[in-house]
Amino acid sequence: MTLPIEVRGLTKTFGDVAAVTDLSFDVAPGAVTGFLGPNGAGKTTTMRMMLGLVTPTSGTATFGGARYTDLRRPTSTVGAVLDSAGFHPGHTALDHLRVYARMGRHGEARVRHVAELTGVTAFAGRGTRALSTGMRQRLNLATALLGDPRALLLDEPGNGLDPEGIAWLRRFLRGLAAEGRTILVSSHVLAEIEQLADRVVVISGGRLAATAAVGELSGAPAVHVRSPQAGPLAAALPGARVERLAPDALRIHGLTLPEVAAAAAAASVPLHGITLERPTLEQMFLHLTGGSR
Ligand SMILES: Nc1ncnc2c1ncn2[C@@H]1O[C@H](COP(=O)(O)OP(=O)(O)OP(=O)(O)O)[C@@H](O)[C@H]1O
Repeated sequence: MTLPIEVRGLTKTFGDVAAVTDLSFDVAPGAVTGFLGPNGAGKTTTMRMMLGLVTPTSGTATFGGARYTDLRRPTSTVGAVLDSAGFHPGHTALDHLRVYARMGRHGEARVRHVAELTGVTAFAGRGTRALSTGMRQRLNLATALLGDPRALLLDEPGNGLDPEGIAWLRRFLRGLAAEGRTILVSSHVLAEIEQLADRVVVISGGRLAATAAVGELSGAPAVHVRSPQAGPLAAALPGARVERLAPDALRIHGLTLPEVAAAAAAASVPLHGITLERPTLEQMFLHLTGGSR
């Protein structure tokens, strides 16, 4: 059975800090949903509220209609990784898994299985102090999977992973989603979410900024041009939005690179450089929110 997640009006204030304000979104089964926002946007607080670790000031989060704290077998329903600080220094990776398995009443066969699935087997006997960031992330994932949960909440699982690690995580999470699981993955890195997720929930300042398919995220890239005749070039680009970055540098929105190159050639303007520029997280926010923030 699939397990949709519904977040409705979640709000948390710590004293006079509004960490999360009236946040509502859905996480659908069978897909990887990214939860994207800059540092301090409220991602961790939201996930902690979803798991009943922080009491919301108001609002609810439900898994298949039930709050986490009302689930009969929570670890078999929702697997979560919220931070990677909790490794006992005297434990091996396998010890760590076994401790969590005992708490959730999962047997040794399950420990071996999740260790195999996540690649933890390769370093099962190594002390947790000697694990690389990538190994810790795998061990966290293995721990979250112990109860064979239908939903996964992962806070920054790509943090500190190299490109190969991200590629592995992408395949792994997509495989879990293809089995019908509901997966929410937070990150403050746009490029990471673009790789890992199908859909994305974007928050900023504790509020929902947008929900979108990953393909809709960044908007079209801009064209960055260097030319000793930047002024005449700008004048030769009707319909485009042109930012003058320096006397000899322009950022052009609304045209493709070949269109800019053709316009420069037609106006006999020499180009010293022309590149496509991917939008930054900030520019993406502007794009998604129509410039309203
Ligand atoms: N226990 C707390 N007491 C006071 N303020 C808090 C507490 N927890 C979080 N905050 C504040 O709430 C806001 C949101 O923090 P949160 O950790 O949820 O953001 P985040 O999006 O997860 O950021 P990061 O990517 O840096 O982990 C921040 O301003 C933070 O300082």
